[in-house]
Amino acid sequence: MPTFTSHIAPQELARLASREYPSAETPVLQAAAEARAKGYDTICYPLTTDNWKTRWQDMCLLPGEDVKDRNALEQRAEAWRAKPAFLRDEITVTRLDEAEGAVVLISDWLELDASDDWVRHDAETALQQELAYASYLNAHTAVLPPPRNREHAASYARAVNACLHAVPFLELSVRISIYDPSVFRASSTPRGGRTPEPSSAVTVAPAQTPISTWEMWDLIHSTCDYNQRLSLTLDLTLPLPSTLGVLSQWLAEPVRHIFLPASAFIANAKGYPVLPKGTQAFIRDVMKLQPNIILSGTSAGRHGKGGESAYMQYIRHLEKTSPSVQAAQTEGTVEHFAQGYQDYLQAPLQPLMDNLQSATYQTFEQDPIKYRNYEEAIFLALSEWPRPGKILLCVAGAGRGPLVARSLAAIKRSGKDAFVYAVEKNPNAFVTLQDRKRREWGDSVELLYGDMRTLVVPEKVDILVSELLGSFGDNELSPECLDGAMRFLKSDGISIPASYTAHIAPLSSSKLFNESHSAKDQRTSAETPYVVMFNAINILSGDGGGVSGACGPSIQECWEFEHPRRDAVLDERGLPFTNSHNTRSAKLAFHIPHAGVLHGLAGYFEARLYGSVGLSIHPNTMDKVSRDMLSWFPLFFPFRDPLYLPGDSELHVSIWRLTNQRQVWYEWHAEAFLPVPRSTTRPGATPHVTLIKRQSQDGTLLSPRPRSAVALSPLIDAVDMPFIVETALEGGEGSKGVELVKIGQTALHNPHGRSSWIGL
Ligand SMILES: C[S@@+](CC[C@H](N)C(=O)[O-])C[C@H]1O[C@@H](n2cnc3c(N)ncnc32)[C@H](O)[C@@H]1O
Repeated sequence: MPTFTSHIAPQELARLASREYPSAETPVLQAAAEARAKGYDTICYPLTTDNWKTRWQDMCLLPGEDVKDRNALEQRAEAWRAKPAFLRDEITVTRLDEAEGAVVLISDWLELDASDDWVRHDAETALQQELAYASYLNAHTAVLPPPRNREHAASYARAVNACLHAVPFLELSVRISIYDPSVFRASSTPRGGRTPEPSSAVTVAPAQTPISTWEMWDLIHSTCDYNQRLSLTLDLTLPLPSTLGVLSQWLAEPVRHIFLPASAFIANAKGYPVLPKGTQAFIRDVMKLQPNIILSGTSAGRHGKGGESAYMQYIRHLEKTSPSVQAAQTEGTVEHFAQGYQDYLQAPLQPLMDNLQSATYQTFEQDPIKYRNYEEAIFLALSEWPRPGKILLCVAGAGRGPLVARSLAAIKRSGKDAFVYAVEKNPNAFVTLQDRKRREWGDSVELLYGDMRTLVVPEKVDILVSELLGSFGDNELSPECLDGAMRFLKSDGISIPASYTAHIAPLSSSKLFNESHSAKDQRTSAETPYVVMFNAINILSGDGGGVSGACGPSIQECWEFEHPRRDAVLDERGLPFTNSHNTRSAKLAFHIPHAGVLHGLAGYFEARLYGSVGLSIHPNTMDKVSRDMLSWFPLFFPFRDPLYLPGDSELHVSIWRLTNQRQVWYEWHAEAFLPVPRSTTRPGATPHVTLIKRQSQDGTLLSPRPRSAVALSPLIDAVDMPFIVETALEGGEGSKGVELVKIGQTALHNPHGRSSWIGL
């Protein structure tokens, strides 16, 4: 739910100030009471009055030659610089209760990015003075004047960083327009001339794209080292362009407030205030960040119908029709299930090394889709079973038994003669299994206690059912466990799942970056993959494109595991000699259409259970394959340091699944390149990017790895396409005339192998 704040403009404060009040009242308290009566949560008001502006300008922007006593003014300014302080009538509030819960606006005429050194210097001194006063009154949030001059944005950022360290507790929120064509206005008033009002643009710079203001924000945010007390107030005074790809960048930022003046609204056919299409769409999207909406000028009666309350009602309507809010409010959706867990980092489960708690199993078991799809896959496998006679099934890693129950249901539906073995190594869950056998399953099931890799199973089975999958498919060691279980699968037996694939995409999220750096041991906390329900993130890659011609889709496949494995070399016990066959690697090229900051990789999986029945948390296929499945949130591979990626750049990601016989772990790394016309760079700068041609073997299974970028989902292929076509490129057509110049890289992550234990 967004909160609402009423902006009390200076004129309104002046009007209220001209009234007589009983001693316990003040204009600001009066404004707050009126706002609450109208349904607002709080108010926002300027901290200073025009008297302050006049004194500051007289002291600090020394007027021209005609100034009478220049020396006296210089001395006053120096006295102020030595001991910055307000006079009573230069500020709007004096009491703690006036600032309680309110958002205060710092003087918006302060130019922290002025071209003139002295103006910048004095603006920073004034800013520190205002923030110190806001902090004295215990204000929670101060909105900073907007950056206006790209050329001196670094000075603005430095000043803000200094304030964050000088003033404790206060949240500083940078007010910035998403779209402001005047942002490059020169602000070049030299010392000795008066700086123009921010609203009176002097010079308009060459055409700019809306991304420019995001770049200024990013500069400020990164200069302040992603300080958690630095947030954004997005100013939507100007209507937004409808290029949503660009606007999505803001959704990965700490947007706490949206400034929406009545002038941003237009009247609909009936005369009620509504927002233009682009702004509407953005407000719907940004609702997932639950921002505070600052409404301004709504009492002026600008729009014919609806009165003052119509603005708030309209925003509430946009909230209700926001896809993310609707999903969160609909029972049965992942978004509803995951409430409170958005952007929360969790360590992945290690069900092989650890014995899971009953409550953890219970959470899995709430998933209606996973078990439905498993039952369907088992039913199909039984129905299509080619041989007569009893069919033997084994549920390997049975937990508290939900897949055993689904196997029995599938057997009943298929009308086949079948028997189920259930294997489990968790001694506690094994008690629950015994209880269920006694009460529900009887002789149709035999329970076997132990590790599937070493356990003696009385006979070989036809169908091996397991669910040992993690958010990245193989990250809970399903390949290693199933290798061991192959000993008791007949040579023509089948595994459910038949295969699974791991997928990644580059992502930006200042929230996740902060979260992964907030742990005590920062070096290692940014080295570990986490399970996360993504919310405030932006996937940086676009589908295809890229000047070099080597880029794949926005989310790309890393590798696949198939079961049973036909290629593993086994010893006399039927076990692989080493775990080397379970190592994997991928080198993937992503096109980055718009500038952004890389903070990590999003990891997803798809699994083919049997035929075209599967499981998927891949954003492009999940709705088709297993909509509303709750069991897996995506994986997040963090990068220790953010990497800025310019628009139209390429990101080459390398990721490895490694093993040393006792452990399995991932390492990851990325390099950024910018395509430039070939003639302008030194010869031979193009990195060697090879996409290996890949074909479908039977229309559903994919070819063995390793390989590079893969375009399509095996599950969707199985439904939609007879085979997969992929172009092989090596300095091919697409790369003619350009070369990729390297512009940055990340460290190699997790080289010390923070890992899952195989533990045999
Ligand atoms: C993710 S849980 C799934 C449990 C259950 N099949 C379900 O779907 O709710 C995986 C289960 O496999 C068990 N498991 C993992 N590795 C195993 C192994 N090597 N041998 C036997 N059981 C194993 C774990 O103890 C756990 O109960």
